[in-house]
Amino acid sequence: MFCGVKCRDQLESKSSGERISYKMMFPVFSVLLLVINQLFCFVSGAEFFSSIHEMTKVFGYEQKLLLHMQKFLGDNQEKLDFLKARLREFENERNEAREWGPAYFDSPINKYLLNKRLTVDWQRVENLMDASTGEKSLKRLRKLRNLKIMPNKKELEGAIDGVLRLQYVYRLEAKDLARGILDGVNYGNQLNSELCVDIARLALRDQHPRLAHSWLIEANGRLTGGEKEKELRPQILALLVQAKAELEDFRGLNDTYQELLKIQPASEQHAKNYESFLESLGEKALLNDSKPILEHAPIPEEGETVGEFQGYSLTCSGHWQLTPKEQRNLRCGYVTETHPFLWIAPLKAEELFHDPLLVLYHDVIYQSEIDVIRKLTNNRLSRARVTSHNESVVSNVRTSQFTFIPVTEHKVLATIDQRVADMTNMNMKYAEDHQFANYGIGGHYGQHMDWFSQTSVDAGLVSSPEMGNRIATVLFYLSDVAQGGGTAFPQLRQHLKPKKYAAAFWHNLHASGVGDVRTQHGACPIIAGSKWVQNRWIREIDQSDRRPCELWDDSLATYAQLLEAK
Ligand SMILES: O=C(O)CCC(=O)C(=O)O
Ligand SMILES: [Fe+2]
Repeated sequence: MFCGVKCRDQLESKSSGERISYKMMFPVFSVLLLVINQLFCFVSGAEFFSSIHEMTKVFGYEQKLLLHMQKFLGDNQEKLDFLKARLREFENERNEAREWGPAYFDSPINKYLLNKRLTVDWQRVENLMDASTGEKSLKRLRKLRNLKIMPNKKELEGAIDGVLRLQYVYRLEAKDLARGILDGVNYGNQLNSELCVDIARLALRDQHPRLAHSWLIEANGRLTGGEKEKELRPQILALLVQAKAELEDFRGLNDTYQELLKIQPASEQHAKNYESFLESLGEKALLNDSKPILEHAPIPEEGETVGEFQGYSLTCSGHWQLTPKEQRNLRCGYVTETHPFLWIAPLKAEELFHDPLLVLYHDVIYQSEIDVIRKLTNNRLSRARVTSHNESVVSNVRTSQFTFIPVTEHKVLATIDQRVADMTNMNMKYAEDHQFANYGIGGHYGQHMDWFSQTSVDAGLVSSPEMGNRIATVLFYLSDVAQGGGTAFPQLRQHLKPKKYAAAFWHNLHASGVGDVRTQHGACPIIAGSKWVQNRWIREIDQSDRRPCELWDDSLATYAQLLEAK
């Protein structure tokens, strides 16, 4: 019962009605949720740049920092006001004494006044000047700043890394980013020259000379004169030299060196660099024609070799897509066969790829269930890890927060699994614990395969290896994402925009059980908003009646490959 193209439109027009019918099955549950909602509040761990949830919290803490600072200023102002008043008082008394001349001390009262001033009053002044006013506020402020959740230098670098990733993946321009424009949407925040230099420095460190160059041009254009310009200009020029050298584009570099040497004639380092620059390039060093340096490498031609991260980026940015011809045989429609219950509430399925199978199911999770999940994950998120060199490590390949929750922890999780079984026709008995993840701005998960490689299994990094490999994945979208944050399958030329209540389903393995490299995928960086997903990873064991396995290695596409493998 598949219905041809324009899937999303057709399925969408029916979605709200169907969601109501599903919800009607759980009225008591919904009321319960409302109560639970009011009993809990969200709190969780550190690493704020990897989750918007954390950012909202530290933003709230900054308000408290402001209050402590205000109190500190108020206390110190009070102290200064008091001291100023004493100063005026003492000056007046002394002026009066001066007018009288030595006769002033004929009066015992005046003698007493001077003595009192020099003993009691000045002691008070001295004590007050000595007292560290506002200590309490300072202590509180320090305590807040030292909280584990507060961002540190590493986090700051993480945030810059996120900006650079957005720029690279979505081919954004530094001049727009610096004006707060993200993929055409203006968020109205300007970056000053100093911040642009910081970003450029990190871009250079992470081997993105094109991006670094664009930030340096921006930094230069944002100089505003004065001391700051004197400090920044030589930094910009020195970094420009570095960026151009890495790009092996030496045009105009002679002028840059000359200017640098003019501003900082005492720098031996600049002089030495210039000398070796002239020596190594000879005549070419004087080339000056200025063709602009491109901020992004040109889009590769069809058939050109492309790196894996580049392929992922091109899919995220929509440059890699299926052609209309390739899409022709993809269908969408209502699935009622896998369970009698589906006659009442059919599943809305959209085929995205046939081999390997990739399907998007619409409206397969409900707001009430998402509410429960948000409560369950509360306080449990921690920075996601990846496997690298046979170790599980925190990495900027995966900047999100996640947690695993066993199905036994809440009946909603079991209900979701029943639905997954209906969707996939798979045995959910051997699925892993439910994984929930939240990505913040710039958060992403670079290209990877969900199936385990033999090296991960051998290194003992796979939980319950006796349950076999991850035969299939179901990825629920628990939120929409304002901008970015899709799931990209570079080899299938598919980009799934997160759609709340939908779930993607794909087979990770060939029928023979060999991992399918074509299922490589990744979470594209978030430009704006926050993304929540839930992973159901289904294992191979006990699925043979659901997805019969092949005895020959069907990962080998051709007969020749098959022979070679023997
Ligand atoms: O968040 C996504 O879009 C993909 C997540 C993913 O691939 C994973 O968690 O393995
Ligand atoms: Fe994945």
